[in-house]
Amino acid sequence: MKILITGGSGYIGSHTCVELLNAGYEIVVVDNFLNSKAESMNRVRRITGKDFKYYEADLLNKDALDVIFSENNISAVIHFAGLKAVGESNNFPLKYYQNNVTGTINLCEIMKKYGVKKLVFSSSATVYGSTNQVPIKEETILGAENPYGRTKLMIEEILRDLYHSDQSWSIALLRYFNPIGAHESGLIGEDPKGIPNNLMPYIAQVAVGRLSSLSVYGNDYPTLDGTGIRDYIHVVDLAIGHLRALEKVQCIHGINAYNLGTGIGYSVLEMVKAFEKASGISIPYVMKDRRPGDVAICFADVTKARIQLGWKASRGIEAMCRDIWRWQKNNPNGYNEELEIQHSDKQPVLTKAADF
Ligand SMILES: O=c1ccn([C@@H]2O[C@H](COP(=O)(O)OP(=O)(O)O[C@H]3O[C@H](CO)[C@@H](O)[C@H](O)[C@H]3O)[C@@H](O)[C@H]2O)c(=O)[nH]1
Repeated sequence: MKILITGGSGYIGSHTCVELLNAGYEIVVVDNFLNSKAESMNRVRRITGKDFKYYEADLLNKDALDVIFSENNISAVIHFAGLKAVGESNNFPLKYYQNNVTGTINLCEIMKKYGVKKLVFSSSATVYGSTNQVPIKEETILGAENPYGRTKLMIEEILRDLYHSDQSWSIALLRYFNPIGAHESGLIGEDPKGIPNNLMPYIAQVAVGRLSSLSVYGNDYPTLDGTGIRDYIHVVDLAIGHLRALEKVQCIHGINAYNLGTGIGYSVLEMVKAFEKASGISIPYVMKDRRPGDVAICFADVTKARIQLGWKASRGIEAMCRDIWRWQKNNPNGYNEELEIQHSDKQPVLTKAADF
């Protein structure tokens, strides 16, 4: 019996593949490699010493999904595949609804056809919108504020309807807070396309010389140092959360949402300092206006995941920053070998992924 991982070549997907293989699961990956590189699959093999099959296919292609299910004895699915850039989703809403929502409906239809009714879905804290009640509990009223967030919310609702129509489904909705970090091997990590939107990949690219300085969006929030507070979670802890959720859906029917975070918030400037300490590199930054749509403070109440999944994040910000830096230093241009130097005043540390 195999676990199908959609979007398994991406940032969180690839780390989850490692944890599943290390735990003895057999896996099959499907990915369209739109936002990821097949090289991550080679790296997963290298880290684990285990082989697995992957398919290059899109969830919009139902026939391809049918082939994957017919060729593999799949018992459960972890569903990561989807578009995830908030800004892009404002410009291309139809693309987001089609990819994320239709892709998920196709997947569920094929799962139903093959009698596979165990699903772990990659949701996001974005479904809480701009709530200012922290820590955020799963029961908080939901309301996403951009097309990307609404796709996650719609999918959660579609899956709830699916469960209510057939209570033999088992579904876990995992609401991620701010995943950062990388596998401690330095072989896999986050490899954003273009200029990063998120804080930590941006900082890492400043450190490696690809970007010149960080813009800190807002220093007038009602926080200790005026900068925004988020719940950063190490991607390996997050990946392990998927294993616990998979165990849960394998033993009970139902649909449940879980926050996956640490329950601790850090400000932008605290993250800059922690990264500087871990890397020994100073990060130049400039204060800018608030970024539209950002909330001041966001962190999770993680009690439900602790009690019901027996899961708790164990890696702190030192480990998160150390691991991001190891990945970025050894892979200055992510999985690409060619390095685009955007600022000639800094030189990249390496031009190729390092061998370990
Ligand atoms: O160049 C940057 C980027 C970010 N920030 C700040 O850093 C914090 C974290 O920002 P970011 O890393 O972009 O994460 P979020 O805005 O919290 O968004 C993440 O978390 C959301 C809710 O969980 C998800 O919807 C998003 O997809 C995911 O990127 C915020 O205070 C930002 O204002 C900066 O100051 N400069």
